[in-house]
Amino acid sequence: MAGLTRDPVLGINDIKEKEEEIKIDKKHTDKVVLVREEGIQGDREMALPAGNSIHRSGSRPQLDLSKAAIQGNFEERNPTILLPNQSDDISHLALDIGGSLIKLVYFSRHEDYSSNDKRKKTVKERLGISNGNRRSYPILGGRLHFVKFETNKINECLDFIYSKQLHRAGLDSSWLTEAPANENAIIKATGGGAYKFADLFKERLGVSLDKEDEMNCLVSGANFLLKAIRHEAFTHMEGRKEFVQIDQNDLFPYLLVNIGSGVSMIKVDGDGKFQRVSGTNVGGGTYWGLGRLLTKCKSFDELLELSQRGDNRTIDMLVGDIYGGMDYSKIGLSASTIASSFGKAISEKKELEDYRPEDISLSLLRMISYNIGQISYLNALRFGIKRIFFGGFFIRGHAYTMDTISFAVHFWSNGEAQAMFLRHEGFLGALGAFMSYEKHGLDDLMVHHLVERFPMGAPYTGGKIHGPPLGDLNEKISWMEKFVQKGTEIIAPVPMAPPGTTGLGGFEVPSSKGGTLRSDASALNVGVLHLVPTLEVFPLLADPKTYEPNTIDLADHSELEYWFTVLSEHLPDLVDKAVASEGGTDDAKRRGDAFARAFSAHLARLMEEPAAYGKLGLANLLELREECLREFQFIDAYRSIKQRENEASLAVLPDLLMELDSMSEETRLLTLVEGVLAANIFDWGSRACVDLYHKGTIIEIYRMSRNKMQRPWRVDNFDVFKERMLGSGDKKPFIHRRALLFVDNSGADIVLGMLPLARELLRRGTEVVLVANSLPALNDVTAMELPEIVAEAAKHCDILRRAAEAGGLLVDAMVSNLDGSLENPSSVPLMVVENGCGSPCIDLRQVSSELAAAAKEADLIILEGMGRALHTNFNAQFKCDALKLAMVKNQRLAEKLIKGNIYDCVCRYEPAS
Ligand SMILES: Nc1ncnc2c1ncn2[C@@H]1O[C@H](COP(=O)(O)OP(=O)(O)O)[C@@H](O)[C@H]1O
Ligand SMILES: CC(C)(COP(=O)(O)O)[C@@H](O)C(=O)NCCC(=O)O
Ligand SMILES: [Mn+2]
Repeated sequence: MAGLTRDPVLGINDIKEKEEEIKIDKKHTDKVVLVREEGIQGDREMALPAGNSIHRSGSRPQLDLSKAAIQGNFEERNPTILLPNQSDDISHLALDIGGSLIKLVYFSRHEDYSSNDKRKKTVKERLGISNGNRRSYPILGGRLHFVKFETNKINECLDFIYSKQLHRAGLDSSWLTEAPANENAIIKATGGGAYKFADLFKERLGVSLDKEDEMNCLVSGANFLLKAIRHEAFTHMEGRKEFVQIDQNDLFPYLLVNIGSGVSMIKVDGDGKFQRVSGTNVGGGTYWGLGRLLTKCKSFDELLELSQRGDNRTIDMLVGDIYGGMDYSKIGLSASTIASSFGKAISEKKELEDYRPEDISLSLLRMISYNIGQISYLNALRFGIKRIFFGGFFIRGHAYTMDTISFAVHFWSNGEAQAMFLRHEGFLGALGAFMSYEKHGLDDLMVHHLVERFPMGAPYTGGKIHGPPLGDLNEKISWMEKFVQKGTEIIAPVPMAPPGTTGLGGFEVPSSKGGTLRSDASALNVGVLHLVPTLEVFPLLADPKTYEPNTIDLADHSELEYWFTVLSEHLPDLVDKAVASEGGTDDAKRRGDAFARAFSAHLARLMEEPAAYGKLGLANLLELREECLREFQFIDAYRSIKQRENEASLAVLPDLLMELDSMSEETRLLTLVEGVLAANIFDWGSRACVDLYHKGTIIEIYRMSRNKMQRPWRVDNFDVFKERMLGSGDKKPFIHRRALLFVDNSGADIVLGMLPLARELLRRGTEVVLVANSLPALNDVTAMELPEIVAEAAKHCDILRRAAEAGGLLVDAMVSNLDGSLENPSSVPLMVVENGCGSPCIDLRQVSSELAAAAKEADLIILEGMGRALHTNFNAQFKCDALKLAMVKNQRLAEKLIKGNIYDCVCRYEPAS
């Protein structure tokens, strides 16, 4: 620490600027190596730069390959591992070729980035993570994409398959390259078109279609979705969408009503146990076919859009029309009830041209939806079934259609039966066909293995707006520039539509049906499903079933508006940082612009329909922002800021440690907790804090923050924590076996806050595991960055050095102590594990396997920061002792959560529950 005088770090008033004048906001020009992300449709990825072991798949990282199957002896020390992505017999495409639409489900694999990361290897050894599961074949790691085309535009579909080389499925990873077409390639297909177009597929793509039973596929697709996707099913009544948590153990029986061109009603009793109990020929094809004839519409969407401006009373015969404006109350029919769909057309001397196409479309839509709702109910009644799931593309995520069906089911069953809809409504058959491939292992996937992402432009649907498939980022950016306006006025792929596209439902006249219909792509509301078999549920959650990560409920509209404004306002600054992190080149600026368009488009879309991407919490929004940055290849927007802050903080760490060491144990514990809270002020995601950073150096702000620390904090359980740690009276001090420290920000936060606390625990004989992000998010420290920070800190501290050595963090272990004596290896270890996230928040239902393994021995967890301890997990209950530490850096959150003010602190201690 050349040039440093021994000034205390804590509570100093006369600050000497020993550490260079490092202003935090200094611009920088560091170049970061780019990692190619998934293009809009592009699945190809470039290899990571050497030494970077974390797979950046544009999603949660493919953390490691630990679920690869071991070939041969499980007990062997270095067994041969069959990598999930190396199987040759994995197929990638399945089709459902229906009367109206072709549905594709295809799978793209992750490249194999086997880990050479020493930290990972050591941590695995230390934590005893085995390298295999006992399956005969591995679960796939990769992504599932959902795409549809109109059947009468089958050539577009064939072009799409060809352009993405999906017909070469079944080959090894060379399927992305120019490998010769596989003459024997077989693609699973269901739906009538699997027969009708078999020759065409053979001729054009050289592939054979392997036909799968349609009902079988529908059922296995539905069962998979209902079991594996958390927010798949929802109710839709009077414009309100509500996700339903399906209990896997209480799923059957249910009635599956698939409304495609025609309608199938299937009683489902289990996996592969079903019976087609009914159906009707009056379905989606009827609406579209009859509607086209009667209105001259050119597309299904146009027809549906017309219905939104329609008034069916001009064409339907109502009870009131028959009863002279009166209700027929004796049998429960109001005057506005439809007595006879299209009934008015018989009594008047009008021709087709005399009716508004809008009214015809609405009348037809209601006729068909009610009819299906009613027949469904009757079949549910027949078999005593309470739950009816509706699928098929007739529904098209259309609020009014869903309301109408729900109303019919509710009305006829007197509220006994419930209509539910599926987000992947039209893809059941295609997904089922995909499932019918052997050895994909997909049916073994669980909710926690799946992460859904919404990259811009996904899914590809063909057609006018979207153009040809976008192969690379450049094409994607051009497309964004062309179609997605900046700001909130977005025309594609998430066009704005006035809210309230639904009406009263039921037999009443809809009050408001809105204007424009959302474009096809966005209305699908399905993203890309990332299959990450290595994710696990955090084992220390007291009750994973009731665990809800989000603290802030964005179903509250004012809350939603507030956070949307915060994120929108933060956007220009974030773009500046992101562009600077990539050297400020023209390319970076262009990507920055595209990112801003994309993220604004997401915000606008969600503002209008918060549940569009599934249940929405603040954590999802913050994660979406990070994902969106990665989509435009901004790998680490705060990279140089983090470096600067780390350096400045490391420079004063020795002084801080000396001061701490001169304190009594009790004072030290308090000072350490206080230090964590004070240093948590370094948060580049908080507008208030960023404003503050312009006012001083890191150390000045740190000292100011420390000086302001005053107990009691707004939430202050420190005394209970202290008693647990140090004992009191006849209570003995409790020495935890292993502590998991969920760390937050880089710089002072980790170096002057969490590391000294870790050191204290180590000193007491508690093993410490630092749990950090797998991918960058804001200025959060990542697991990959931590070993270097620890190594720097360890240069000045014996406790940290020995513990880091014991934990395998110091790769080139020092041979002697600071004082020159021989190494004393008897320290408890300090380890680092990645958490499986690339977000400022953490959903503990989906964490890395190494974190899950580390948790098994842990009896204390410390969650730090607003994202991890307040926005998420504030109310989480754990099986072990838990300490939640954060400074609240947002006024509204402070008021709402702790009835306090900005910069108030939370020290919430909860003993094992
Ligand atoms: N873009 C579209 N083009 C044609 N039909 C559509 C479109 N979007 C939704 N639909 C509706 O979806 C129905 C087809 O649903 P789907 O589940 O794909 O059945 P199928 O397998 O019989 O084609 C059509 O009959 C129509 O009512
Ligand atoms: C993104 C964050 C959760 C990160 O906070 P941290 O976890 O680092 O304490 C936080 O900065 C935040 O909620 N920011 C948005 C609100 C604001 O600008 O005040
Ligand atoms: Mn943070």
